[in-house]
Amino acid sequence: MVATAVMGAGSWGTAFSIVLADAGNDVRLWGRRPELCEQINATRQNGDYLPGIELPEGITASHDAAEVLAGARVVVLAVPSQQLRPNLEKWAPHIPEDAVLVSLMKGVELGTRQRMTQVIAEITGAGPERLAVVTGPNLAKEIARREPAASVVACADPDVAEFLQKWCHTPGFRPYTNTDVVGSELAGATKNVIALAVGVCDGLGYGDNSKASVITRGLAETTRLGMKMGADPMTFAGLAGLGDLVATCSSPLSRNRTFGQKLGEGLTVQEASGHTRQVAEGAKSCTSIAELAELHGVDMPIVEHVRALVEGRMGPQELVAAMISREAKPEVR
Ligand SMILES: NC(=O)C1=CN([C@@H]2O[C@H](COP(=O)(O)OP(=O)(O)OC[C@H]3O[C@@H](n4cnc5c(N)ncnc54)[C@H](O)[C@@H]3O)[C@@H](O)[C@H]2O)C=CC1
Ligand SMILES: O=C(CO)COP(=O)(O)O
Repeated sequence: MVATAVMGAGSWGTAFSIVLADAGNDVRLWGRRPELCEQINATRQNGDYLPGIELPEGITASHDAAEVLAGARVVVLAVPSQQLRPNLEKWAPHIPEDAVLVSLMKGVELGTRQRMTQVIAEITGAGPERLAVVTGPNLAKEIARREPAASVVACADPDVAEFLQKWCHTPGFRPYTNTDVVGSELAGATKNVIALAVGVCDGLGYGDNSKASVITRGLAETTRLGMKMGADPMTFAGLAGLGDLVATCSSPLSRNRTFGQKLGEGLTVQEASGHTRQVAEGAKSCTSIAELAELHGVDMPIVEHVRALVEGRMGPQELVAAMISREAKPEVR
């Protein structure tokens, strides 16, 4: 049993808490709103994010970050990527100095263009042996229903990765270790942008050929960026890359795919955002990932065009026309 703090009681923080409790850990879940924490403790339900799912007794919710973090051996971070920095700055003084810090987030910070573990390292001073990522085809509702799924636990230190693998392995959740933190994080963040592009295809009424083309070329450009940034290209062929792309791009549960669908149907970004209270990370990370691509001299046409769409510089039809009419080139280079 590992004393674990999960910081963020949204869909994924709550669903992953179920995994952790099922694996036998003592889980303390931090929620931003006291009334939601009270509801979780009193009814064993998170009605705002996972209605109808009964939460195991091993999870206790609290709005008091210091209380949640006290004595934690593992701290899981599960707020929207753009909200990590201001929150972590408040939490950092309460984090035990040897705790392992696990990011569940799939985004790249606007402005700094930092991956989430880079933000965590900068604020907490944690070294690579204390920084980890859990990422893969893990739609929160399906995980919360304990439908079987696999995932990646990435940490530069293989012993820590193995410790975390045991920490979250359950009869329904099968984690694989990886030491490629850069690739695992880039794969998760970029797939949200690619899923948004696939949603645009859905919104325009296109079928499976269009979507398969976007998924495959999306994986190609993600891999190109990853290799320039020091990632292992094989990570992108695994659960964090291809696995998550397949799940997210084909699921009606994906917020990013749905957001793209709304844009494809002709809604503005404001209108599409109004349809959900939940985070669609790709709508923000498209900008930071496009900037990373530019910095590293990597061509990422799908990310670049999604950015143009989200920033209102292009409509969905124009996006498709611009993508298809790009200069023809070999598939592999
Ligand atoms: N939902 C899913 O299926 C999965 C989500 N993720 C990633 O997990 C991260 C969190 O996503 P979800 O839990 O799904 O999002 P969500 O939208 O369901 O919940 C976000 C949580 O963060 C809180 N929050 C929002 N703004 C905040 C702020 N300014 N300060 C503090 N807390 C704030 C909300 O109250 C809520 O508890 C994202 O990076 C997402 O990409 C990763 C895998 C699966
Ligand atoms: O990352 C996810 C599944 O692995 C969830 O995707 P969405 O954020 O698009 O819902």
